[in-house]
Amino acid sequence: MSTVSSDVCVDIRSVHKFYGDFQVLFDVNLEIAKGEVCVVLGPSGSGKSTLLRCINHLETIAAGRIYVNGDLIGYSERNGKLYCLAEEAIAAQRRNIGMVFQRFNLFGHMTAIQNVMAGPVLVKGHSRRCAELLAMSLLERVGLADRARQYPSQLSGGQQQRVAIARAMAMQPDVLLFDEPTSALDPELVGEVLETMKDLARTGMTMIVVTHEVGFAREVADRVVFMDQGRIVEKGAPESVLDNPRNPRTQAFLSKVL
Ligand SMILES: Nc1ncnc2c1ncn2[C@@H]1O[C@H](COP(=O)(O)OP(=O)(O)OP(=O)(O)O)[C@@H](O)[C@H]1O
Repeated sequence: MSTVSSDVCVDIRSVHKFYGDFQVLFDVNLEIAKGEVCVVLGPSGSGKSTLLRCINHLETIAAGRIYVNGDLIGYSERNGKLYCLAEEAIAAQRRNIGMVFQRFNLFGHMTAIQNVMAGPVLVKGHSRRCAELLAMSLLERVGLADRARQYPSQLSGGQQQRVAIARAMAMQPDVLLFDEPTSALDPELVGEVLETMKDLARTGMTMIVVTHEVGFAREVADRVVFMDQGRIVEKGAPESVLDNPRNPRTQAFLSKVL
Protein backbone atom coordinates (compact mmCIF):
# COMPACT_ATOMS: atom_id res chain seq x y z
CA MET A 1 0.00 0.00 0.00
CA SER A 2 1.29 3.44 -0.82
CA THR A 3 0.66 6.65 1.02
CA VAL A 4 0.38 8.76 -2.10
CA SER A 5 -2.14 11.60 -1.97
CA SER A 6 -5.05 11.25 -4.40
CA ASP A 7 -4.07 14.56 -6.06
CA VAL A 8 -0.68 13.18 -7.02
CA CYS A 9 -0.36 11.38 -10.34
CA VAL A 10 3.35 10.58 -10.45
CA ASP A 11 5.38 10.33 -7.27
CA ILE A 12 9.13 9.80 -7.63
CA ARG A 13 10.82 9.16 -4.30
CA SER A 14 14.57 9.02 -3.71
CA VAL A 15 15.34 7.31 -7.00
CA HIS A 16 18.88 6.19 -7.72
CA LYS A 17 19.86 4.58 -11.00
CA PHE A 18 23.11 3.11 -12.33
CA TYR A 19 24.31 1.98 -15.72
CA GLY A 20 26.92 -0.53 -14.59
CA ASP A 21 29.23 1.42 -12.28
CA PHE A 22 28.06 4.79 -13.60
CA GLN A 23 25.46 6.49 -11.43
CA VAL A 24 23.08 8.34 -13.72
CA LEU A 25 20.38 9.42 -11.20
CA PHE A 26 21.04 10.59 -7.65
CA ASP A 27 18.24 10.77 -5.10
CA VAL A 28 15.62 12.15 -7.49
CA ASN A 29 12.41 13.31 -5.82
CA LEU A 30 9.48 14.74 -7.75
CA GLU A 31 5.71 14.81 -7.35
CA ILE A 32 3.52 15.56 -10.37
CA ALA A 33 -0.08 16.49 -9.61
CA LYS A 34 -3.00 15.26 -11.68
CA GLY A 35 -3.43 17.56 -14.67
CA GLU A 36 0.01 19.11 -14.22
CA VAL A 37 2.36 19.78 -17.12
CA CYS A 38 5.94 19.38 -15.96
CA VAL A 39 8.76 20.26 -18.33
CA VAL A 40 12.19 18.77 -17.67
CA LEU A 41 15.16 20.78 -18.94
CA GLY A 42 18.87 20.21 -18.62
CA PRO A 43 22.09 19.73 -20.55
CA SER A 44 22.74 16.69 -22.68
CA GLY A 45 23.56 13.65 -20.55
CA SER A 46 22.00 15.03 -17.36
CA GLY A 47 19.65 12.03 -17.04
CA LYS A 48 16.36 13.47 -18.34
CA SER A 49 15.49 10.59 -20.69
CA THR A 50 16.62 8.05 -18.15
CA LEU A 51 14.30 9.52 -15.52
CA LEU A 52 11.40 9.40 -17.97
CA ARG A 53 12.18 5.79 -18.88
CA CYS A 54 12.25 4.82 -15.21
CA ILE A 55 8.67 6.07 -14.82
CA ASN A 56 7.32 3.36 -17.11
CA HIS A 57 9.97 0.87 -16.06
CA LEU A 58 11.81 0.78 -19.37
CA GLU A 59 14.73 1.10 -16.95
CA THR A 60 15.09 -0.57 -13.57
CA ILE A 61 16.08 1.50 -10.55
CA ALA A 62 18.65 0.69 -7.88
CA ALA A 63 16.80 2.36 -5.01
CA GLY A 64 13.71 4.44 -4.38
CA ARG A 65 10.09 4.14 -5.45
CA ILE A 66 8.01 5.43 -8.34
CA TYR A 67 4.22 5.49 -8.01
CA VAL A 68 1.70 6.32 -10.71
CA ASN A 69 -1.73 6.97 -9.25
CA GLY A 70 -0.66 5.11 -6.14
CA ASP A 71 0.56 2.05 -8.04
CA LEU A 72 4.19 1.11 -7.29
CA ILE A 73 5.78 0.79 -10.73
CA GLY A 74 7.86 -2.26 -11.59
CA TYR A 75 7.98 -3.77 -8.13
CA SER A 76 5.90 -5.09 -5.28
CA GLU A 77 6.89 -4.28 -1.73
CA ARG A 78 6.79 -6.71 1.19
CA ASN A 79 8.27 -6.02 4.61
CA GLY A 80 10.15 -3.03 3.21
CA LYS A 81 11.78 -5.10 0.45
CA LEU A 82 11.17 -4.68 -3.27
CA TYR A 83 10.48 -7.60 -5.60
CA CYS A 84 10.42 -7.23 -9.39
CA LEU A 85 6.97 -7.67 -10.91
CA ALA A 86 6.39 -10.23 -13.66
CA GLU A 87 6.54 -8.91 -17.24
CA GLU A 88 2.76 -9.23 -17.59
CA ALA A 89 2.13 -7.02 -14.57
CA ILE A 90 4.64 -4.46 -15.81
CA ALA A 91 2.96 -4.46 -19.24
CA ALA A 92 -0.39 -3.79 -17.53
CA GLN A 93 1.13 -0.81 -15.69
CA ARG A 94 2.61 0.56 -18.91
CA ARG A 95 -0.85 0.68 -20.47
CA ASN A 96 -1.63 3.56 -18.14
CA ILE A 97 1.58 5.42 -18.95
CA GLY A 98 1.71 6.72 -22.50
CA MET A 99 5.03 7.57 -24.07
CA VAL A 100 5.88 9.63 -27.12
CA PHE A 101 9.43 9.20 -28.39
CA GLN A 102 11.80 11.39 -30.36
CA ARG A 103 11.46 8.97 -33.28
CA PHE A 104 7.78 8.34 -33.76
CA ASN A 105 8.01 4.52 -34.00
CA LEU A 106 4.79 4.16 -36.00
CA PHE A 107 4.08 0.79 -37.63
CA GLY A 108 5.09 1.44 -41.26
CA HIS A 109 2.74 -1.17 -42.73
CA MET A 110 -0.32 0.33 -41.03
CA THR A 111 -2.25 3.46 -41.93
CA ALA A 112 -2.51 6.35 -39.47
CA ILE A 113 -5.88 5.16 -38.18
CA GLN A 114 -4.70 1.55 -37.90
CA ASN A 115 -1.73 2.75 -35.85
CA VAL A 116 -4.08 4.56 -33.46
CA MET A 117 -6.53 1.63 -33.28
CA ALA A 118 -3.89 -1.05 -32.64
CA GLY A 119 -3.58 -0.55 -28.87
CA PRO A 120 -7.31 -0.40 -28.10
CA VAL A 121 -8.02 -3.50 -30.25
CA LEU A 122 -5.00 -5.69 -29.49
CA VAL A 123 -4.24 -4.69 -25.92
CA LYS A 124 -7.56 -3.50 -24.52
CA GLY A 125 -9.78 -5.87 -26.50
CA HIS A 126 -12.08 -3.13 -27.84
CA SER A 127 -14.21 -3.93 -30.89
CA ARG A 128 -12.83 -2.63 -34.18
CA ARG A 129 -15.87 -0.38 -34.59
CA CYS A 130 -15.41 1.17 -31.16
CA ALA A 131 -11.64 1.58 -31.66
CA GLU A 132 -12.19 3.16 -35.08
CA LEU A 133 -14.56 5.79 -33.65
CA LEU A 134 -12.09 6.59 -30.88
CA ALA A 135 -9.14 6.70 -33.30
CA MET A 136 -11.01 9.00 -35.68
CA SER A 137 -11.92 11.41 -32.89
CA LEU A 138 -8.28 11.49 -31.77
CA LEU A 139 -7.01 12.05 -35.31
CA GLU A 140 -9.49 14.92 -35.55
CA ARG A 141 -8.12 16.32 -32.32
CA VAL A 142 -4.56 16.33 -33.68
CA GLY A 143 -5.82 17.82 -36.97
CA LEU A 144 -5.25 14.74 -39.12
CA ALA A 145 -8.71 13.35 -39.84
CA ASP A 146 -8.09 13.79 -43.57
CA ARG A 147 -4.87 11.74 -43.35
CA ALA A 148 -6.41 8.74 -41.54
CA ARG A 149 -5.96 6.30 -44.44
CA GLN A 150 -2.39 7.30 -45.26
CA TYR A 151 0.72 5.35 -44.36
CA PRO A 152 3.52 6.88 -42.26
CA SER A 153 5.75 7.14 -45.35
CA GLN A 154 3.10 9.44 -46.88
CA LEU A 155 3.14 11.79 -43.90
CA SER A 156 5.58 14.51 -42.86
CA GLY A 157 7.60 14.08 -39.66
CA GLY A 158 5.31 16.50 -37.82
CA GLN A 159 2.23 14.61 -38.98
CA GLN A 160 3.77 11.29 -37.96
CA GLN A 161 4.51 12.66 -34.52
CA ARG A 162 0.91 13.89 -34.19
CA VAL A 163 -0.29 10.38 -35.11
CA ALA A 164 2.08 9.03 -32.44
CA ILE A 165 0.47 11.39 -29.90
CA ALA A 166 -3.02 10.23 -30.95
CA ARG A 167 -1.84 6.63 -30.62
CA ALA A 168 -0.58 7.24 -27.08
CA MET A 169 -3.87 8.99 -26.19
CA ALA A 170 -5.90 6.05 -27.54
CA MET A 171 -4.83 3.99 -24.53
CA GLN A 172 -6.40 6.65 -22.29
CA PRO A 173 -3.32 6.80 -20.09
CA ASP A 174 -3.13 8.40 -16.66
CA VAL A 175 -0.01 10.30 -17.72
CA LEU A 176 1.78 11.02 -20.98
CA LEU A 177 5.57 11.09 -21.11
CA PHE A 178 7.25 12.97 -23.97
CA ASP A 179 10.92 12.28 -24.67
CA GLU A 180 12.19 15.15 -26.84
CA PRO A 181 9.18 14.87 -29.17
CA THR A 182 10.33 17.61 -31.53
CA SER A 183 14.08 17.13 -31.66
CA ALA A 184 14.00 14.83 -34.71
CA LEU A 185 11.84 17.26 -36.70
CA ASP A 186 12.75 19.86 -39.28
CA PRO A 187 12.41 23.29 -37.63
CA GLU A 188 9.32 24.24 -39.65
CA LEU A 189 7.45 21.16 -38.34
CA VAL A 190 8.18 21.73 -34.65
CA GLY A 191 5.38 24.28 -34.18
CA GLU A 192 2.53 21.99 -35.22
CA VAL A 193 3.60 19.29 -32.75
CA LEU A 194 3.99 21.81 -29.93
CA GLU A 195 0.49 23.17 -30.76
CA THR A 196 -0.93 19.64 -30.46
CA MET A 197 0.79 19.25 -27.11
CA LYS A 198 -0.57 22.62 -25.95
CA ASP A 199 -4.11 21.50 -26.87
CA LEU A 200 -3.59 18.33 -24.90
CA ALA A 201 -2.35 20.28 -21.88
CA ARG A 202 -5.52 22.40 -21.98
CA THR A 203 -7.65 19.25 -21.70
CA GLY A 204 -6.10 18.54 -18.29
CA MET A 205 -3.82 15.69 -19.36
CA THR A 206 -0.98 15.03 -16.94
CA MET A 207 2.20 15.44 -18.95
CA ILE A 208 5.92 15.15 -18.30
CA VAL A 209 7.86 16.63 -21.18
CA VAL A 210 11.61 16.36 -21.73
CA THR A 211 12.46 19.02 -24.26
CA HIS A 212 14.87 21.76 -25.19
CA GLU A 213 11.95 24.02 -26.19
CA VAL A 214 12.23 26.69 -23.52
CA GLY A 215 9.42 28.71 -25.15
CA PHE A 216 7.05 25.77 -24.73
CA ALA A 217 8.14 25.44 -21.09
CA ARG A 218 7.42 29.11 -20.47
CA GLU A 219 4.01 29.04 -22.14
CA VAL A 220 2.61 25.67 -21.13
CA ALA A 221 4.40 24.26 -18.09
CA ASP A 222 2.93 24.46 -14.63
CA ARG A 223 6.36 23.58 -13.38
CA VAL A 224 9.86 23.44 -14.78
CA VAL A 225 12.44 21.01 -13.46
CA PHE A 226 16.11 21.54 -14.21
CA MET A 227 18.44 18.52 -14.11
CA ASP A 228 22.21 18.46 -14.08
CA GLN A 229 24.52 15.47 -13.70
CA GLY A 230 21.73 13.15 -12.57
CA ARG A 231 20.24 15.49 -10.00
CA ILE A 232 17.27 17.81 -9.92
CA VAL A 233 19.02 21.05 -9.06
CA GLU A 234 16.06 23.40 -9.37
CA LYS A 235 12.29 23.18 -9.76
CA GLY A 236 9.48 25.67 -9.64
CA ALA A 237 7.09 27.82 -11.65
CA PRO A 238 8.40 28.63 -15.18
CA GLU A 239 8.77 32.34 -14.42
CA SER A 240 10.84 31.56 -11.37
CA VAL A 241 13.14 28.89 -12.90
CA LEU A 242 13.44 30.50 -16.35
CA ASP A 243 13.58 34.18 -15.41
CA ASN A 244 15.17 34.07 -11.97
CA PRO A 245 17.15 30.83 -11.74
CA ARG A 246 18.89 30.52 -8.41
CA ASN A 247 21.21 27.63 -9.19
CA PRO A 248 24.43 28.58 -11.02
CA ARG A 249 24.12 25.55 -13.30
CA THR A 250 20.59 26.54 -14.34
CA GLN A 251 21.82 30.08 -14.90
CA ALA A 252 24.72 28.87 -17.09
CA PHE A 253 22.46 26.58 -19.14
CA LEU A 254 19.77 29.21 -19.70
CA SER A 255 22.30 31.86 -20.65
CA LYS A 256 23.37 29.56 -23.51
CA VAL A 257 19.93 28.55 -24.77
CA LEU A 258 17.92 31.74 -24.33
N1 LIG B 1 21.88 2.33 -21.83
C1 LIG B 1 22.87 3.06 -21.34
N2 LIG B 1 24.01 2.50 -20.90
C2 LIG B 1 25.01 3.23 -20.35
N3 LIG B 1 24.96 4.59 -20.20
C3 LIG B 1 23.84 5.20 -20.62
C4 LIG B 1 22.75 4.48 -21.21
N4 LIG B 1 21.77 5.37 -21.52
C5 LIG B 1 22.24 6.58 -21.16
N5 LIG B 1 23.49 6.47 -20.63
C6 LIG B 1 24.29 7.59 -20.07
O1 LIG B 1 23.55 8.16 -19.01
C7 LIG B 1 23.68 9.57 -19.00
C8 LIG B 1 22.31 10.20 -19.06
O2 LIG B 1 21.71 9.89 -20.31
P1 LIG B 1 20.26 10.44 -20.70
O3 LIG B 1 19.98 9.98 -22.10
O4 LIG B 1 19.30 10.09 -19.65
O5 LIG B 1 20.53 12.00 -20.69
P2 LIG B 1 19.66 13.20 -21.29
O6 LIG B 1 19.70 14.28 -20.27
O7 LIG B 1 18.32 12.69 -21.70
O8 LIG B 1 20.52 13.62 -22.57
P3 LIG B 1 20.05 14.19 -24.02
O9 LIG B 1 19.47 15.56 -23.77
O10 LIG B 1 21.33 14.24 -24.79
O11 LIG B 1 19.07 13.19 -24.57
C9 LIG B 1 24.59 9.92 -20.18
O12 LIG B 1 25.89 10.07 -19.67
C10 LIG B 1 24.49 8.72 -21.08
O13 LIG B 1 25.66 8.55 -21.82
